[in-house]
Amino acid sequence: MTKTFLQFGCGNMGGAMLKGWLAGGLAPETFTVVDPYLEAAPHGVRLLEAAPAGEDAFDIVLLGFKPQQLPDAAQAVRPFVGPRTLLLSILAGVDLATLRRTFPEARAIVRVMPNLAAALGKSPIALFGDADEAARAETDALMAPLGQAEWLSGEDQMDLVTALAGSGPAFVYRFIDALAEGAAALGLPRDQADRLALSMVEGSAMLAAASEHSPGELARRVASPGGVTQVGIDILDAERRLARLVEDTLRGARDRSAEMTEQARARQQ
Ligand SMILES: NC(=O)C1=CN([C@@H]2O[C@H](COP(=O)(O)OP(=O)(O)OC[C@H]3O[C@@H](n4cnc5c(N)ncnc54)[C@H](O)[C@@H]3O)[C@@H](O)[C@H]2O)C=CC1
Ligand SMILES: O=C(O)[C@@H]1CCC=N1
Repeated sequence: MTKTFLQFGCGNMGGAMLKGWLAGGLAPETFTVVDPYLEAAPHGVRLLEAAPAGEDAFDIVLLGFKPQQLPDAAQAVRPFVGPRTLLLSILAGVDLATLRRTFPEARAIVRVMPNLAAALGKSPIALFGDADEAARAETDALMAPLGQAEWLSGEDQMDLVTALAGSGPAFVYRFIDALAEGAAALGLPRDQADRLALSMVEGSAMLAAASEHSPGELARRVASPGGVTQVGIDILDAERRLARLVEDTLRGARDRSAEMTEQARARQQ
């Protein structure tokens, strides 16, 4: 039987997931999107400004708005979450206990932490929830068109995974930008530096994904002893500069996620 799918909030992240699902062959007619500010939805998807009146619970409900919008949105979402509903939440920094308190009727609740590459089926997807085996299998099947899903062994890992998998693309984009900016500062035309930096990162990531070797080993293979690359690597590694910068970046983002979790808990009391 075809599952009915109700998505509250279809901005950057929710939109990327919807795109991934449709590209993966899910039928657009099974999706209803509720988003008061979205002007158009993909062809065949039902778009509503407000929750549909007089309709019953859906099979799958996705929370795709901002975490701070949960208290206001909860009332509109609740009628569609019943004992047959698998509730998926992409809200960063809203924990399972808060979601369960807000939606006690749900059959299962799963926190999903994807990134924007879900639109291309290339997102890492961290999962954590109170799903039984059947709901886990259903979630796995739903995530398959979006990328590589992994269940976390504890919810305490979700803040860090939000920083790594969810925020990660922003950090990589900043690195690409910094490569181009550096090359431009050293003499390349900026537009050419942008193109070269981006295609270099795209090819490197694809190669690493296809390789049997770790990224660390691949770096070693690029660097000829006494050659060009090693000088650059030594600068990145001096006093663990790159490692410390990245660790600090992840720690800061992780801690903000933990802080948001506390705030969301307090709001839902
Ligand atoms: N942007 C990203 O890369 C990622 C975002 N997330 C999470 O995804 C969620 C959405 O983030 P973005 O897509 O970046 O934000 P966004 O601002 O692009 O999208 C939010 C959407 O929710 C809609 N909305 C607002 N109030 C609503 C309501 N009451 N009912 C239904 N829809 C409503 C807005 O019109 C908007 O289209 C957040 O909870 C965020 O933590 C998670 C992983 C990555
Ligand atoms: O910045 C944020 O809060 C969300 C969570 C991960 C990516 N965007």
